[in-house]
Amino acid sequence: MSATQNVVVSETTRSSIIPNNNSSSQKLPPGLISISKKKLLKNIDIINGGGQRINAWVDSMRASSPTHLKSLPSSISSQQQLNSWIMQHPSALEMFEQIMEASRGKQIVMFLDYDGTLSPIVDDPDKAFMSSKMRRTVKKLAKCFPTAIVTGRCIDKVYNFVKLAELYYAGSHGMDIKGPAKGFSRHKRVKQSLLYQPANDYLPMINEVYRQLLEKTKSTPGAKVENHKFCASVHFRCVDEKKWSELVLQVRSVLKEFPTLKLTQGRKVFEIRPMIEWDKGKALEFLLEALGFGSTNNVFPVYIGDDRTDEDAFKMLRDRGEGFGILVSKFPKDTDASYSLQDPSEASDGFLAKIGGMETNAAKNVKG
Ligand SMILES: O=P(O)(O)OC[C@H]1O[C@H](O[C@H]2O[C@H](CO)[C@@H](O)[C@H](O)[C@H]2O)[C@H](O)[C@@H](O)[C@@H]1O
Repeated sequence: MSATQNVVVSETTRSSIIPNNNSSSQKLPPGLISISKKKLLKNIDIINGGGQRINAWVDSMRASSPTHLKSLPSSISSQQQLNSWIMQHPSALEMFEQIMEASRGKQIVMFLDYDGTLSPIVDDPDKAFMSSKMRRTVKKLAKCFPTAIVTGRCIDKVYNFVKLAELYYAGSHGMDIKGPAKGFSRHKRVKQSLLYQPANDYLPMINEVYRQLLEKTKSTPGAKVENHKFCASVHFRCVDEKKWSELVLQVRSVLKEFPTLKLTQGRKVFEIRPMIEWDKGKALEFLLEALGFGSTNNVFPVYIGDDRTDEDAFKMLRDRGEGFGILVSKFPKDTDASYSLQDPSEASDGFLAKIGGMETNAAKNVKG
């Protein structure tokens, strides 16, 4: 089998990887996921460290909460960088009227990331509380528009923070999608609750990798491992930088036994996820379809997020040519988002409060 052929991974028997000579665009039977063999081999190579030096990993860990734009020359001052970036990604607050004008006659659907968007980034992930004010704002918003939380956390954990039953939740980076008991549908007849878990068969594997990561990293002070049901996280925010290479070795030594899991990075965190073609962008697309907006141009999705994993959703919106993404960041970053907001409080007190206060025709359509 050549390196460019595809393999098909059965969702029901993770151990069986079946070669497939056809193109990945081919429709697969339910339960089968196509992964290019090249990708699988690359993943094994990355995890084993082939060709990748530890230093490169540590550099990438440093850049996982970037404060500057890579693509601009370092001779340009930070203020100039910021000004030029703001020109390209204007404040969603300042552009509010224009944004509303663009959404006129369309159904707004709101997608909100959790950490760094609805709650400020804190050292302890278990204490990333959302303010009561933010909760009230999101509650009001959900009365006007279908509203979804899209997060790397598992649904149970994020629900404990958000505590709003009327929302859609896409946990585990979109691999666990649940709708409220009384969901919205453009087709009023099909109001039914929603559940979609494309990585269901990875559950035992994630439990096992979580157990091994916990064991392996316990000698590294500050490392924190989380089980998010269909994915896991290893935090290094509280790990001394001198220990980062040690942590990389530990994580890699566990992951080399799990070639169908991939390693990505968020803000000072490693994310360990099933190697399936699914991400926050796919979850957004799935939810739009489930709400009845699969093949209509009457929808205006707005996605607000702050980290690399949200880029898949920003890109999805760009590719669809519908709605737009808003990046929450004080610093210039490479992004597919169209607009920016400085921090969660600007999102809450400003943009979300304003949009939730709108009495648009689209809002009226949602009720009933
Ligand atoms: O998709 P998100 O809702 O943004 O979740 C991504 C990760 O968020 C959490 O980690 C981040 O926030 C923590 C609390 O502020 C912070 O300590 C950490 O450094 C950030 O990476 C969560 O704990 C992770 O598991 C999520 O994957």
